[in-house]
Amino acid sequence: MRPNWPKLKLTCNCVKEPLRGWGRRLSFSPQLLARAAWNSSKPEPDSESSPSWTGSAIMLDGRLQAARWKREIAAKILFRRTSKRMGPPGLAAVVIGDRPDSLLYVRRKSEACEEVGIRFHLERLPGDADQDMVVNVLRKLNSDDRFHGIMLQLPVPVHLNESRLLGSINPMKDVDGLHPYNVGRLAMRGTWRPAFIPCAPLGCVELLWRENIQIKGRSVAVLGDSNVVGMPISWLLRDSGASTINVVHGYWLKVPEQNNMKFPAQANFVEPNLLNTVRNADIIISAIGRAEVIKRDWVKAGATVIDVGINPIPWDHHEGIARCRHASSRKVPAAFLEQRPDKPEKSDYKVVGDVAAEEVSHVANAMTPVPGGIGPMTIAALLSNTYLGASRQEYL
Ligand SMILES: Nc1nc(=O)c2c([nH]1)NC[C@@H]1CN(c3ccc(C(=O)N[C@@H](CCC(=O)O)C(=O)O)cc3)C=[N+]21
Repeated sequence: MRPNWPKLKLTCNCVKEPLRGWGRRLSFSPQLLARAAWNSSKPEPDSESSPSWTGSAIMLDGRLQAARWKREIAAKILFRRTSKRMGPPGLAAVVIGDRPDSLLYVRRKSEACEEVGIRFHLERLPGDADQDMVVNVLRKLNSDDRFHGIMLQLPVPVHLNESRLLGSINPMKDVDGLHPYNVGRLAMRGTWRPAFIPCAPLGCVELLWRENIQIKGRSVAVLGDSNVVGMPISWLLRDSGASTINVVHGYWLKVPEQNNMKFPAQANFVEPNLLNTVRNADIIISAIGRAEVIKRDWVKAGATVIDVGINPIPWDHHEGIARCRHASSRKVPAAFLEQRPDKPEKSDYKVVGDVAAEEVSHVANAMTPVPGGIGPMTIAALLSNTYLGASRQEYL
């Protein structure tokens, strides 16, 4: 279906030659008018976040940039609804079981959808649901025209085959970008591009772009090799012209004074080569899922540090960190749900990143806080992908 453009075009007839510079603005596209109307009707979003560190590193404010990004998405959705008279974009989330952290993130996503005008639908399945049951739910959502995006909340219970579940989502509705069709197209350079880029990597590069941090010609260390963050972000950085991209495999990321529960037989020291790789990087992107393991001596002076990790740790005794393991293998305490950043006494748990923010802030040039860094950008990226899926529908 072709969009029904409104007859709204102001052009300047008295000038014979093509307009230059600001003169071009005499012709307003409907999009521009919608955006201008929206932007002038709402104040600049403000962010309550302040860095918790005392060093001089600039805070890359994920909350602020996500709020701006969401405002742009909201304007596009408003234009789609008013001028093109189309329905709202739709996002369906599938959650299996009742992990408190999964339910918390899905609630954040549904709130964000409501903010920008996306129809959100939550499909909850019991923790003992079998493979066929989940595949049937995904098939049903694949053929439901109200939903332009389908998201399977990870991790799924261990008795299910995660890859096969991700593979049964329609790749054109795979807003997480984890279907092998989209992963392959992202990994491969050339004519074909993926339908969707995974949310956390997209949020990272969007934050760098919005904060005017150049990737071109920089050397980058990506810590962690996961399907969801590590590998896709290394492909995105390659496409953005990074000079060197070193992906550090999680297996070799061993940290002194930390109990390595996954690989107890391994020697407990950091490989000197690995450490030098990270020390020489202009940009460090950490997606390990272990609390505060990136210390001051891992970071080159003036580097940019992006922290994708989310680790709940006990509030009062900091030595509790040593017991924290990878997020997907850890049972998240229910008390994590009651976390209130403003009222610490309400909960026994707080969220920290992979980076020891306080000490690293004395050497880094810029870094992202946790919370308030990549988390909100991930959610905004999900909304952006959902709008993208919906906007393609009119060309099908
Ligand atoms: N298929 C799939 N897609 C995902 O995108 C996905 C997933 N599975 N599994 C789990 C992770 C985790 N995740 C987060 C998103 C936002 C915040 C976020 O907004 N965090 C806030 C704090 C939230 C709070 O504690 O209130 C912040 O960092 O400031 C956190 C975590 C998406 N995930």
